[in-house]
Amino acid sequence: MKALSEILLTLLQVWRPQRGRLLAGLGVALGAALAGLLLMSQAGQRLGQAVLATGGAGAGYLLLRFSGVGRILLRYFERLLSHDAMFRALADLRLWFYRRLAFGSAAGLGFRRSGDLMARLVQDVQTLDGLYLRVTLPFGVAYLTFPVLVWFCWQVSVALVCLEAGIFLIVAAGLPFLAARMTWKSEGQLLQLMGALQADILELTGGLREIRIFGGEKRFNERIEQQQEELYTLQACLAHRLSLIRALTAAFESTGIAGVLLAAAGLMDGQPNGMRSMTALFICLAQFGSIRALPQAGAVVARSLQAARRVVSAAVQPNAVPPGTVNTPAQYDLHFKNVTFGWVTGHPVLKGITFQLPEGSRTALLGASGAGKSTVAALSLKVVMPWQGQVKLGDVALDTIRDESLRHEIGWLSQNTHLFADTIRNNLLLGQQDIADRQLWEALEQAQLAEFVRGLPDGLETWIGENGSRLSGGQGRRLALARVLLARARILIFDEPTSGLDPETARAFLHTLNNLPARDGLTEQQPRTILLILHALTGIEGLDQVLELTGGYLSVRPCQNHGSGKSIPLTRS
Ligand SMILES: Nc1ncnc2c1ncn2[C@@H]1O[C@H](COP(=O)(O)OP(=O)(O)OP(=O)(O)O)[C@@H](O)[C@H]1O
Repeated sequence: MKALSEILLTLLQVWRPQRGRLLAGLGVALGAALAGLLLMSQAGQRLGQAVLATGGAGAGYLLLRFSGVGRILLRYFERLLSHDAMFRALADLRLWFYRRLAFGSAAGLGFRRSGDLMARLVQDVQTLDGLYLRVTLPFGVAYLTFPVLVWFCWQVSVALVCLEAGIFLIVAAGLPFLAARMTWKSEGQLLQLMGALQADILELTGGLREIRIFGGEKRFNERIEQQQEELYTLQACLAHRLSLIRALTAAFESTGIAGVLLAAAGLMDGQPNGMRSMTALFICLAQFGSIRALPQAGAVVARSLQAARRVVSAAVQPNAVPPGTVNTPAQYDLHFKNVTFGWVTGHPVLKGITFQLPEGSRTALLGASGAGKSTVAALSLKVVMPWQGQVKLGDVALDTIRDESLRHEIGWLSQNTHLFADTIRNNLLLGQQDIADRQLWEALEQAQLAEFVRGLPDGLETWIGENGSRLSGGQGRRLALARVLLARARILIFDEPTSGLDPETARAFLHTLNNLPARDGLTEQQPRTILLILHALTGIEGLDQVLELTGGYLSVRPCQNHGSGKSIPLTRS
């Protein structure tokens, strides 16, 4: 578990680009608070003059009007600036979190549920706005204006300074600390429970058909009801604790006001002292009004820090792959040299395997289910790093290559490619803007889907439904293939490309893969290297070599060369 200081430092780093705006928000909030105090001091003086029947100066009234209007305007700008700064900071945090997930270690992700990740991305990130809006701003303003309270009380008596400063410290430091301590554990449990509940509800809706068929509705409902029950119990416990804090706050606030009233009562007979004590009374009223919410902000501190811990711990994986600094080399043979790797400590999936995918070659990787074929793909894509040995592209170690550069070089069609509830065009582009229609059609042509898309009334703008539900299995796969081809990678990895397809569609899809042009038609790049991860060789043509994984070991079988015209060195590991 990460230390709190580390978590806060990470947040500060992510929010660095917004620091100007965040500080401006604090500055304006301070200005608004000072205008409020000025207004109250003027009001106190006017009232004192009225009570003591002394005349008021015209300039004083001007100040009163000026501070009244100024306070309203500054309040408005404070809200505008601080909320704008916070929304921007949260957007930065979401982007950072999303990037970390997208490029992060699959090992870490494999152990997290998507519903829980969504809760972290949406609800926990949102909770963090409290750290600035409900903690930093009110505490910052309270402490920065504390000297004003001391100064006005000082005008009355030292005893009043001691009393009011003491109460200020209790309300603005002691009680918030107590509230944070009292709610720390429960707030953490609450966020965890809400994440788990969200994950279960997502699973329930996603797997409703299976749950119905297997008669699991009752069990699932009971589980969710139990979680809800726990949630309500926790919320009730938190509410009780916060009520206690609220009661204590009210008691101390009343004591503070009673103290200043008593002091004022004793001094009312003398004119200068009467004026000063009346002003101090108004300042104390204003100051206590603005620090009243601080004890509860202690609970916000607990909630925000627990949320920050959940966000940062999911985004920063302990075994994260280094981002790398160099670009991919011109020469792009892919080498595995004595590579050992496993997903769980002490259980290697691959045991010192060695092989090479020469530029432009076509290779099939075979093995029983669970043999580690997709693990080879994960290592080639630098999603995870080997425990031992090395993976190299040309003569450059994969861990030193920049992620972005590597992703341009190696394309991957996974077993369960996700299609987005969007148009064909947007599924192909995935957010990239600088791709011309000509290139989209070229990729669709290669994936043998162009004719189908041309026949659709909306063409590239056709909406394909959630996870491509409006397409057939084969069409969905072809669309995913077109997306991979569009990336113009020089190495393509197809992981079980026909999984989930009926035999005829599978055959047609393999035919497409067999006839994939050896070079990218548009850029005339160097020839493509292809790695096909399969259970059997049926329907595959033009292979240069076949690799087979058994029990974590690899055997390499060169084939009759139909592809690149290069010789394949024989290796065994
Ligand atoms: N992200 C992950 N987290 C934890 N364990 C994993 C992860 N991915 C794979 N494994 C484990 O590693 C082993 C090899 O899995 P892998 O997916 O590489 O096998 P495979 O040969 O591709 O299997 P299949 O043909 O069924 O897809 C399995 O025991 C699997 O449970």
